[in-house]
Amino acid sequence: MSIAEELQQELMRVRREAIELHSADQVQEAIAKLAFAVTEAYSGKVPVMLTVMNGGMIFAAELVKRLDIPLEMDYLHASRYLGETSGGDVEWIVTPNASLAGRDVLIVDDILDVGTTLLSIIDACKAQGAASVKTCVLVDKQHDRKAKPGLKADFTALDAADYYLFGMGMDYKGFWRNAPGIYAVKEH
Ligand SMILES: O=P(O)(O)OC[C@H]1O[C@H](OP(=O)(O)OP(=O)(O)O)[C@H](O)[C@@H]1O
Ligand code: HPA
Repeated sequence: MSIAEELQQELMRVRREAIELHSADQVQEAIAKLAFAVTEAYSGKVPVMLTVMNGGMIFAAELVKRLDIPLEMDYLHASRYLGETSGGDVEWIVTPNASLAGRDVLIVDDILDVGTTLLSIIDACKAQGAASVKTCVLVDKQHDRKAKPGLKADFTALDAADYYLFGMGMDYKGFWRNAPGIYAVKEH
């Protein structure tokens, strides 16, 4: 069997055996609820929303169309998993284009796991002179390995148990970001 075929079979098995933690409908409902809170928090402001690529893109797209405020969209690409299921140092692949000095910055990402990625991005935004920096994630993974004890995002749509997750932007080995709910990889 060629490597590509083996990988394809693994990807199909992972999807088939996955445990659904939040259905596609539950995810959409949670995002809609979160959007009210974000809209309220930024009422009267003109924030810049920074999507963390690649994982944040699907959540950001779902969230932004429900935010009833004038906002600017930009993105950055920081990665520390690089297609693996355990993380290393944060690598900056693309920095934001917008000038963040004096701006209210909302960082949007798919998952707060250990939190190393978000902390590094917060530091970079503050170093650029952002007026305020808030974080917004689709999922907060529940465990006691956070980079700082009690670390939380300012806005969180859903919690998830301590599994390796995929779907709604989160990848398994670079694949299945397109799955519409939130799924846990079943371990063997
Ligand atoms: O809280 P942490 O433990 O730091 O992990 C969270 C980060 O890990 C994932 O990114 P990844 O490095 O996989 O890059 P990707 O978005 O391109 O998949 C995810 O999208 C978050 O940005
Ligand atoms: O559980 C996860 N799934 C996908 N990407 C991730 N990045 C950090 N944790 C995860």
